[in-house]
This record gives sequence, C-alpha cells and structure tokens, in this order.
Amino acid sequence: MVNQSTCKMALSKIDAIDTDIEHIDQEKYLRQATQYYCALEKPLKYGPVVETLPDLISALHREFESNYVNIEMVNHLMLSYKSNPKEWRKYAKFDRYTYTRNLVDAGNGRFNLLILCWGEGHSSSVHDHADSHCFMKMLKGELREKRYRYPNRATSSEDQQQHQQQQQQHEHGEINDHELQEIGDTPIPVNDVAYINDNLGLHRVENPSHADTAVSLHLYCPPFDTCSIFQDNGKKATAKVTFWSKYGVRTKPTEQ
Ligand SMILES: N[C@@H](CS(=O)O)C(=O)O
Ligand SMILES: [Fe+2]
Repeated sequence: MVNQSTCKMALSKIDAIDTDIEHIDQEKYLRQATQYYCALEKPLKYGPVVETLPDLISALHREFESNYVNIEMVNHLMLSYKSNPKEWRKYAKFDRYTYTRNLVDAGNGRFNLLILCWGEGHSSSVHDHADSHCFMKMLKGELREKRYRYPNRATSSEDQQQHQQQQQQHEHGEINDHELQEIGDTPIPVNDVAYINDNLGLHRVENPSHADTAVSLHLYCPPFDTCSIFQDNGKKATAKVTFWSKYGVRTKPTEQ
C-alpha cells in the first residue's frame, strides 16, 4: 500500500521543481540550454503544423511566453514551415556587395527573426553566435555551411573526440596551434534547418552559386547585438551586427 505522507512529500517536491522552472530567467535558461541542445533532423511526427509565415511568427511568440522555452518545439516550428516567397518577399532586400540582415520580428525582446539575403558568391566571415541559439532555415537557393572548432573552448562530445585527435596530431607537430580547425562542410537545401550554438562551434556561411541568389530565415534566441569574428589564425574581434531593413523598410544608418 502506498504511504500517503510519502506521496505528499513527492508531490510537494514536484511543486518545488515546477516553481523553480517558472522563476528561471528566460535568457539564463536559453544560454544554459546551448550546453546540451543539438538539433532535430525532421519535424516532430505529431507536432503542430504551421501553414504560413504569420502562423510561424504567432506560434514562436507563444513558445517564448514562458520562461522555460521548449527549444525542440522552436526547432520543429522552423522545420514545419514550408517556404512561400509570396509571404517573405517584402523582407527580402539585397545589396550588391554583401549579404543583408533584415529584421522580420523582434520577438518581444526574447528572440529575433531575420531574413538574410545572399547575392551570388556572398559569404559571412567565420563567427560565433554570442552564446545564443541560431536556427537557419533555407527559403530559396542553397547555402553551404563550413563549421570550425571553437578555439580554446570545451565542446560537445563528438567534437571532443575530434579535438583529442587534433591534440595528438598537434603533439606530433602536424597542426598549427592557432589555426581554425574545420569540423564540417554541409549544403543546406530549401526548407532544411541548420542549427548551431557556440558549444557546437563557429561557422562561415556561403552562397557558392554564381547564378542564383539565396534567402534564409534565421532565429536567434536570446537576441544579440554583437558577436565575435575570427581570422584563419584564430584571432578574434568583436563585430556589431546591423539590420539592412526592419519590418520591410530600409533602415537609416543611425537606426541600424
Ligand atoms: N549568423 C550570421 C549569418 S550566418 O552566416 O549564419 C548573421 O546573423 O549575420
Ligand atoms: Fe551564423
């Protein structure tokens, strides 16, 4: 027979845990979650389906209402949306010389949703994501993501194995101490979602096509204004991130 007082104790313990979760600061919680979250490869089988970009934005707002964000659900929602150019065209503004960052939704200060427009051959520098989660969904064309080990940082287990191998190579004088170590090179086709955080490494993204532009939808949580960029030798600098447009309107240099 179950002892009633034991049950009560167990229940009050559960209450205490739930209460703690509600009191966790969302930003702190999200940053902690970068230590273990990897990525979903496919949408969840029984997850909600979002039909349009406005539906996706509303569903994301709901996910970020609570301090405890279900990051897997965020991933699912990004995967579930199927790109419809009619819905995102008004945000897609290109520059001749560089990729552009166009703000779609500021997520009540809890996340940023951006459309990035990549001209033929455009690329980003090697960079980190300021301890935030980064989801990157292809809306048009195909980007290539090159991944690098985060220099001098404890990383995920798969990467740790590779790191050990590299340490051994290093001991045998085969590897330059400071050079960035490539750990992946992956194409991202339309509607796929790539995921990265600083625990998984750095990346550099490129539109390798000389004929086609590319467009991607990025979700960052928590939002960030600066990140670090890295040279081939691992040297790091802080870079301010700017918006080419906000809500479909070109930003003046003072508002970027
Ligand atoms: N994280 C980059 C784009 S990318 O190369 O992933 C940015 O927000 O500008
Ligand atoms: Fe990035």
